[in-house]
Formats: sequence, structure tokens, C-alpha cells
Amino acid sequence: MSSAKTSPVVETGLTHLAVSLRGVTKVYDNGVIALGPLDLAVRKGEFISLLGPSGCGKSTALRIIAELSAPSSGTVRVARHEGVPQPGHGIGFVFQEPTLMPWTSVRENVRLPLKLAGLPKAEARARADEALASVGLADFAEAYPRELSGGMKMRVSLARALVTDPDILLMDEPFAALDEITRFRLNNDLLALWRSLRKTVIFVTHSVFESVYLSQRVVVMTARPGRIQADIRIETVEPRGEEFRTSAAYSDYCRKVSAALAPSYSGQSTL
Ligand SMILES: Nc1ncnc2c1ncn2[C@@H]1O[C@H](COP(=O)(O)OP(=O)(O)OP(=O)(O)O)[C@@H](O)[C@H]1O
Repeated sequence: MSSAKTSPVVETGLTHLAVSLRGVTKVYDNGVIALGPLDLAVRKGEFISLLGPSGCGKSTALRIIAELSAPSSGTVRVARHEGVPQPGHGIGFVFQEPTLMPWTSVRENVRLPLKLAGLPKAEARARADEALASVGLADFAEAYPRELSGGMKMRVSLARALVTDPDILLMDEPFAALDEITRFRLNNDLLALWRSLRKTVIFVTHSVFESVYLSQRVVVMTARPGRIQADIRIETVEPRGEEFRTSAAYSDYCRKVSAALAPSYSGQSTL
């Protein structure tokens, strides 16, 4: 499979895994050693969070999985269906900033990946509307981004990532800029979507609380260059909700994840 300086390609040999990184490193052209060696296996349909100190290479890891950046060494394998419409390659990406086009409607923003993939307009419109309905914005297709709240813009960004029906959803601190109430609500809605769509989700966050609430596994990374510091399974009854958020089990997991992060902030700063 893919090796140093090559991109991951369609991989049919990964039966249970959605993503497999082995010994992956990234050295940027300016000499910054951003990542690794990183070993990470994510099962199909799993929801994992990547947590780690600022600059430890979380975004770099997502970008490598999404083929937006090539690894410097190591093996990257990404499972996806063949024949997925381009672009997107079976991967949806949600960034911290919603990055919507301000001059056009919410529907047109969501339709963009399908337009670029050359889908007929009527079909693309129908799929965009379906994606908008799945994030609770069925009534806002004609609205412009300036008419939406921050949380609604993020929902549009999520709909745009889902519109190509990707197997894997990569989310890079999507809710970091939102107020806590909106964030809690989006957390619940994201979990409901994940339960119904069963996508593989790799979610980058700085929040211990958010990572524990959302994930089946929290992967804690070391300071740069990022490696795996701890891999913590969150075993709870599903579906999660306020009962879990206020439970002793939740507090215990948060303590455990915080303890795994401690070496990153109690040692000498690498920033
Ligand atoms: N294109 C680039 N060229 C050079 N260095 C880069 C580039 N992108 C990232 N870096 C560096 O690589 C390191 C890892 O960056 P990355 O954005 O992956 O970290 P992160 O864990 O996502 O950070 P944060 O949590 O602050 O968003 C940082 O030191 C960053 O400055």
C-alpha cells in the first residue's frame, strides 16, 4: 500500500478498519517535525476523538487521512467504496470555520461538492435538501449565510460534508468557536446523526469533556511530534444524553483522560 510520499488509494483489504496509520511521520518543508511516528487503527463505524496539546499534529493527521497532505514516511490505508463521486473520495471534512460562500444560498453551499463532481442539477439539489434536513435546516435552504447563527452555519458545513455520503467524517475542532449551549446541542445532534448514519467519525477537539461525551474511544496524543500517549475506551450505555453527562462514570472518564493529557502541560513547554 501507500508508502513514503505517496497518497493513500482505494483499499479493499481493510475488512474491519476504516483507517490504518502505521509509523506515519510528517516533516514539513520548513523542517518542523509535526507528527509521529503515529500508529492508529480506527474501526469502521467507530467514533473516535483525537485530543492533544496545541501543535501536536492533530490537524496534520486528519489532512494526511484526507489525502490533503502526504506523509513523509509510514503507511496510510483508508477503506472506502469504489466509485464514490469525486471530489471527496468517500471522506467528508468539517473545519473549525464553516467557510461558506457568502454570496449564495445555503442550498448552493451544500450542493457545491456535487456540482464539482458533475452531478445533474436536479439530483444535486435533492441531495442537498436531504442533507440540510438531516441537520435540522430543511427550512433554511433559500437563506444566505449572513442570516444564520454560528451554530446554524456549522450545521450547513456539516450538511456539505455529508452530501457526498462519505464513509468517513473528519471533523477538525468543529464546535470550538461556539457557545456552550449551542455546542451541547450540536454534540447531541451529531451523536444522533452518527447513530442513524453509522459513519466512521474522527473528531479533533481540545475539550476533554466533549471528547468523553461523544466518543467510543479517546486517543490522547503527546506534544509535538504527536504520537499516541493513551487510547481510552469509553464504555457506556447508548444512547448518551444528559444522564451520561451528569453521571459518575462520565466524571471518572474525564479524570482519566485529563490524567493522560497531564504530561503535555506539566512538563517543559514545546510551544
Ligand atoms: N503547512 C505547514 N508548514 C509548516 N509547518 C506546519 C504546517 N502546518 C502545520 N505546521 C506545524 O506543524 C505542527 C503541527 O500542526 P497541526 O496544525 O497539525 O497541530 P494541531 O495539533 O492541529 O494544533 P492545534 O491544536 O493548535 O490546532 C505545528 O508546529 C505547526 O506549526
